[in-house]
Amino acid sequence: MKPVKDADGITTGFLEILDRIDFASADSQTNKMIGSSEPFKRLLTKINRAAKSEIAVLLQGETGTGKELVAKALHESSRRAEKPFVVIECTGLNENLFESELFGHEKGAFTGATHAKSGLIEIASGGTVFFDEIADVPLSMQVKLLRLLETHCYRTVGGLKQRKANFRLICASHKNLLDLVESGQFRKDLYYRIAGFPISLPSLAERSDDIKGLILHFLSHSELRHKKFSSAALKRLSEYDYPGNIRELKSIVEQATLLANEDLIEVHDLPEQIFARPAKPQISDSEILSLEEAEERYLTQVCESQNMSIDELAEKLEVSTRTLYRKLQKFGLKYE
Ligand SMILES: Nc1ncnc2c1ncn2[C@@H]1O[C@H](COP(=O)(O)OP(=O)(O)OP(=O)(O)O)[C@@H](O)[C@H]1O
Repeated sequence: MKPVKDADGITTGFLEILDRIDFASADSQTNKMIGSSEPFKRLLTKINRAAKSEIAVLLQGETGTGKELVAKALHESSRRAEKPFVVIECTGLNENLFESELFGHEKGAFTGATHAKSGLIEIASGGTVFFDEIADVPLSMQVKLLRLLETHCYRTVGGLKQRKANFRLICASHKNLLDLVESGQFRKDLYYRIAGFPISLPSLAERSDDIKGLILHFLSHSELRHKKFSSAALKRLSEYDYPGNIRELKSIVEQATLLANEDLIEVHDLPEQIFARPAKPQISDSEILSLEEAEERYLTQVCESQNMSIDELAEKLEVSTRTLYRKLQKFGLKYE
């Protein structure tokens, strides 16, 4: 909301900026990104803004957070939507393979090149190229990639003619690229080329309000969609921390529907991985304390269990001894 002011600076109204978003939904819909939590909405706004531009987008987030899905959404909401969306999986591509996959090769360029082959850059012409796991591009190849991005020109392997490239660039990595720049494993100049608009994808733990909606979405798209989760099973699923993020959640839902003998999926039908990690305690609405009350409870516990000097305790709590005395007095506590 932006205030609208008149010539005297008096607010006369508010302007609300609404973004129309077609690629996501709060309720289950096929081929849409599902969610309604605040971190997810912030992500959608960024995707929507970036989609309208030609800027190079870098998607960073843990594995399974939806980077490829976001890349597709960016492409489909862009003016290149009618043109190809080409994914280049950078993991496991050695230098030679990377170059011939990307740029294509001429007949006889190397042993086994019995036909000329188009590269992915040519196939993507006019569309979007998505480099998944960009951190895995070997250093020697990073130079060639940089040249392509700077000049928009390339040569096929074994070819002489310069060809023009026309694509929009999206890259993704689950590793922190700036750390790799620091340790010399990723070129700094390439980093700034690809990170025109960096977007961090929240982990599922950061958007736990979306877990239930995602469970219902994956259930309604599974083969056994007539089954239902019991409320205890749903609660247990909400308490799990999903190191594999949305991909793991999807697989857990599919396994649970298969493991359950009955149509109601119970806690004991959930796959074992759920029980291998301690559940994070959930705080229900009725259990939320005021910060002051939380402080009082915490200080009471600390006072009962510590035997360091009051100065040491204040230092640990990162307050002055005076502040600590004041708080103890306020809550009627004694520290002996
Ligand atoms: N918001 C969402 N709503 C529904 N499904 C989602 C959402 N985000 C991700 N998914 C699903 O989760 C799975 C993992 O997503 P995706 O492959 O895009 O993750 P990724 O971050 O690219 O993973 P990786 O780093 O391992 O390549 C896919 O099946 C995808 O369809």
